Amino acid sequence: MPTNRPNIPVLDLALLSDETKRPEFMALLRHALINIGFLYLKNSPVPQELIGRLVEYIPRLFDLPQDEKDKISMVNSPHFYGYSRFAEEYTEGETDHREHFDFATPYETRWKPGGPDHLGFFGPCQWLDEDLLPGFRETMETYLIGVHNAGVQLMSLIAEALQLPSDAFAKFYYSLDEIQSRAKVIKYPPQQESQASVLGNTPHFDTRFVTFVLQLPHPRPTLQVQLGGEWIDATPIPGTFVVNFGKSLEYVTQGLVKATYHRVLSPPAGSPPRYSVPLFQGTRLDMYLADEILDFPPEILKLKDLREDPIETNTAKDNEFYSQLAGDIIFLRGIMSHPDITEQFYPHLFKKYFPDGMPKQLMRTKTQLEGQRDMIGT
Ligand SMILES: O=C(O)CCC(=O)C(=O)O
Ligand SMILES: [Fe+2]
Repeated sequence: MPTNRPNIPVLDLALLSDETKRPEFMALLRHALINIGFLYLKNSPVPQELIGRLVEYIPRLFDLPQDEKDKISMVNSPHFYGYSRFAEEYTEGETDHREHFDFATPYETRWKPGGPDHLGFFGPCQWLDEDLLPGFRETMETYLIGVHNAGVQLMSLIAEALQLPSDAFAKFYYSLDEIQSRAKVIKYPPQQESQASVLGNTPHFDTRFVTFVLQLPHPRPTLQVQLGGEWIDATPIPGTFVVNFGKSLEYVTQGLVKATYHRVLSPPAGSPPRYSVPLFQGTRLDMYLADEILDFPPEILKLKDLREDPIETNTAKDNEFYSQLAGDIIFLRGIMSHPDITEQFYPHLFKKYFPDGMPKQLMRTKTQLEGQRDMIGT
């Protein structure tokens, strides 16, 4: 049956090798940016062979003995990197039903006593013993750098699609010596037979500019995107990334680029676990986005008023949040997702953002973490 349901466009970078196809590519990219907020990216510069190697490692990473995974628990890391057991993370005040490792591009922390707290959110990540999964670290680091760079390249295409100079976004980026991109390697276990339907990841907007999600093959779509008042499946398409845009990009583009609300369902009972790797691209921390709002030709800007699915943007709440220093915006999201890590490493911020103490949902986790901390003697 034909439907008018919006769909997530597939952008094929191979089209760009033929100059005559460029306008078609740019028109579709513009539509994805303004009306959808999500796209599939095909033929990205990240080699399929590298992605294949990473995909092979992922189930083995989660199948490691629990005590080996716990050795790199996030509870050890002031930079919020490492392993989180099932249901230890928090999105929009709800517990997520997923287990994950947070890794990032190689980086030395720039935090110094007395310096801005947000610099503490960036630093080296924790890696497993090389013998447990030989080659994994090298593969993951190459992947992280490759996807970050693919994202930077995409930004110049985005600029072109919005009729800006191709370097219009360069001011938000430094080289990877100075900024860090982080990714989560996630396992969403299937839900129990008797359980009411649960969410693997609570509905949310991403905070930064761009997210690149690698979805491993799964028989059921579980990532869903809210469009036209409905939840639309972002069914995995082999050989593509799902790319979506965050609130910071929406903010600096005057609401022209759409950040779209999305969620992940727990895989149905009886199906295999679902794995994914979202990478949240790093941008500069030492700037105020409010001072960097981009200007567009009027005929481009008016396209946002023609969208069928209007967005709430530039609300007082958004404005207040995004008028902070870029580094604080990102760090604050980390704080809200991991109050337990915040309490441990940034007690003054815990007091400020959780004046009523540890959220109830996390009490169980906290007890677990304390046991763990005793075990590893920190
Ligand atoms: O696992 C996914 O497919 C997406 C997860 C996500 O949206 C997020 O972690 O921000
Ligand atoms: Fe997300």
